[in-house]
Amino acid sequence: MPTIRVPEKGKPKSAQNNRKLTKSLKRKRDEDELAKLEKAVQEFDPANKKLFADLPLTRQTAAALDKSHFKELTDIQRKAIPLALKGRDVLGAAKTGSGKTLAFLTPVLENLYRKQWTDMDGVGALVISPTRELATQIFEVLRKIGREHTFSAGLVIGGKKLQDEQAALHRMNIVVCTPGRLLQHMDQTVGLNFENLQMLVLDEADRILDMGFKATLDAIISNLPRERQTLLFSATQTKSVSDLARLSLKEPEYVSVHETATSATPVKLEQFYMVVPLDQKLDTLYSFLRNHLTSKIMVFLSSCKQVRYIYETFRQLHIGIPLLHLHGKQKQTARTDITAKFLQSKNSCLFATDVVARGLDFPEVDWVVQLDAPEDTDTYIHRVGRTARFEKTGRALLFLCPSEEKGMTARLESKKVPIVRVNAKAAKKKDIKIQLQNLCFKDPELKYLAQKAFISYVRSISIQKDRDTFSITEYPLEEFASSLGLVAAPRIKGMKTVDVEKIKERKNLPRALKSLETAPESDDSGAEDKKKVRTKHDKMVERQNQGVLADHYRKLAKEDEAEDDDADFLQVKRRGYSDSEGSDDEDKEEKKGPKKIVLGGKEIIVDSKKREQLLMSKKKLAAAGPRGTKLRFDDDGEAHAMYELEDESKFAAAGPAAEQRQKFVEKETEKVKIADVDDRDLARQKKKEKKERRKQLEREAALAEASGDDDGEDDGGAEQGIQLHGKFEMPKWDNDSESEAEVREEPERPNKKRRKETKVIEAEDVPENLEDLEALAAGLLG
Ligand SMILES: Nc1ncnc2c1ncn2[C@@H]1O[C@H](COP(=O)(O)OP(=O)(O)OP(=O)(O)O)[C@@H](O)[C@H]1O
Repeated sequence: MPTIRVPEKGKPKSAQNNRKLTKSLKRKRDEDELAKLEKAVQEFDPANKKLFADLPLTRQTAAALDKSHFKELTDIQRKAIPLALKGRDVLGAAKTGSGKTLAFLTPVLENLYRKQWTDMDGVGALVISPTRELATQIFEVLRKIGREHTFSAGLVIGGKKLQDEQAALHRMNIVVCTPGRLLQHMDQTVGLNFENLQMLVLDEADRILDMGFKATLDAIISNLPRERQTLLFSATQTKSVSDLARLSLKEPEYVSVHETATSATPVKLEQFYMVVPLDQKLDTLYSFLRNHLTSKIMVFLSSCKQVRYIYETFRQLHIGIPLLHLHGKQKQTARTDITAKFLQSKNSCLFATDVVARGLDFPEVDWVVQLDAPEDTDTYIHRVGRTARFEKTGRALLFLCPSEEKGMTARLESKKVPIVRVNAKAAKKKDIKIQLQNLCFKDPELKYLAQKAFISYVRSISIQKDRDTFSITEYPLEEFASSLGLVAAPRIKGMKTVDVEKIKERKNLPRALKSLETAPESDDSGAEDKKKVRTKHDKMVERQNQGVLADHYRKLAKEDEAEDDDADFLQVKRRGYSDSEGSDDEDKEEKKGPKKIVLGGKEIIVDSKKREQLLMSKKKLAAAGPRGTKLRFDDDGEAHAMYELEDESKFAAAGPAAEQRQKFVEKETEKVKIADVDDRDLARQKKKEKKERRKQLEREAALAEASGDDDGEDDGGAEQGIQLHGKFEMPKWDNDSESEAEVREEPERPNKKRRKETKVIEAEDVPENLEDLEALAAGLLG
């Protein structure tokens, strides 16, 4: 049967034919262009090519690069882009600030375009970065140079609702992400698959490949096709064969443009170090900032707690330069906000952890100060790389404690880092110890923060890999505590040798997946596991099917994680299980070993009083005992099994089975009807009682209010009590009314739970009378 073609509405047949012809001509022209471009790429010879315009690029990419004022190629771009365009796997290494981002983003756009990638093809390229800030920055560059293309690209970094990203992910062609969030989507986003993936890019590859991200990255890789192009970039590139084997690279090209250079850091970067005793570091930093009020400065510290403490205290000392702080425990909105502020600022000081050590391209940073020594030379190189970017000048200052000097300088020298020693001018140094002690005295929260900062610092030293350079016994800890404004060093117990890599690995693993990581893999490990005390919470987070892991449980895991931060291997001595703080009892308890309870034949270690109570509860005991059988008693008090079969002869005598069934159904229906009426009556009665009870309560409350009688014992009262306590307490000791208001505005102020904790610690210390005050003042002066 011949097919009848209906002409398009309102258009003559000839016009349609013309359109079709134009379309097919256009398609033909596009195909020809693509073929020509492909040929140019394959035959491209990078020798003597200096400009982006010399590269075989699509009109779209070339135009966007031009509009963004990228004309000349940097060394790494000149060498890496042509290879990546040809589809080769590339290991790119070049100094910080030398333009590696464009070296991998340009081929991503080009290769997908040449493969005629469309929305229907799904995710074609994945760009993974170790931090959210860096991922955001990469995404911004992608938007700039990809603006003429029609690809859809997305930023997947967490910090907002998973559901918001889930819907969009299915439509994305290029995904820029952090490892944890990506894995979370792989685990929880239904229907998301990467089977079409063409390109995988790891920026700061050595960081993503190190132990910290190992489990996460391995899980990600197992979800990706083996047939793909892989690009790895970093200023401190890995050459480890085992790392590369994990990524199944195919004959990778190692492009290292600065390998033969005399220094591993940018040429225009001036690097200094200063030997400063630990207890004088804050004085020296304060003096340094006072002398550089018009500069843009980044100060690196080894932990979030230190960042917070220095930021809070220095803010109250009114140095005269805008202060900012950034660390991984802030909310994402705060992190984004602070990053944007520092990007735009002309002169300010950003206190930060290593969350901003890599990749971030803050313009015009004058100084990078490392108040705490970096964990290794690679971290040093990345930190100082935040200044002197892309042929600009910059300066870096490293603070070293006397015991760190020899080891650290030797390591830097061996890595080709040119650094010279300088001394602080004595006349310009200012002692701020008394001021800090005053601040801590006035503000219990600040004192608490100082204690945490102290512990975190000691912890950071104790986990350093290079034990010769960082030996904890070499640090004057009492003096350090005093320099933080503390009357005495917080007592630390349980310091033990720790596996640094294990800690890093755990720290970086997405919370929800930590349980998977620790779940027993073999019978042996299972046996080992049995020895541990496993709480209900442990079991919840250890569920294999993470897709059904409720948010609530994940939050619990997260809280534990946050708490464990210090407790992993260091602890402030606090009230022991025996309720006798630091007393002999506690020591005895430790010597005796932990308490054990036998339940259901199993020996369970009890680590807290609460847990003991829980375990001893009737329910637990019943659950642990042998399981009984459920019985049913008849009218004569005879016990029967729940389900008993009737004697067969009796059953046959009672009539045909169908009739019996019918009778049974009718009888049971009647029973249900009666029960239903009874139930309704009961429900009505209960509702009435409830209503009356509520009315009675309302009447009582009204009466109480009228007579001003409020004992404040309702649920809200307890919480309010803490707030009120804070309100009354703070102004009493606070001469500077502004400071409290400022403190309260901070996004990551201690939460209610923390405030409670703070008050508990501080309650003993708050002077109650003149004598107390004098004693405290004498202590401070002493
Ligand atoms: N060809 C170019 N022409 C001009 N500027 C460029 C060029 N390539 C990169 N830049 C600029 O150089 C700066 C550093 O680039 P980029 O952030 O890519 O460096 P990087 O090598 O990735 O540094 P890091 O190792 O710290 O991550 C950016 O501001 C970028 O805009």
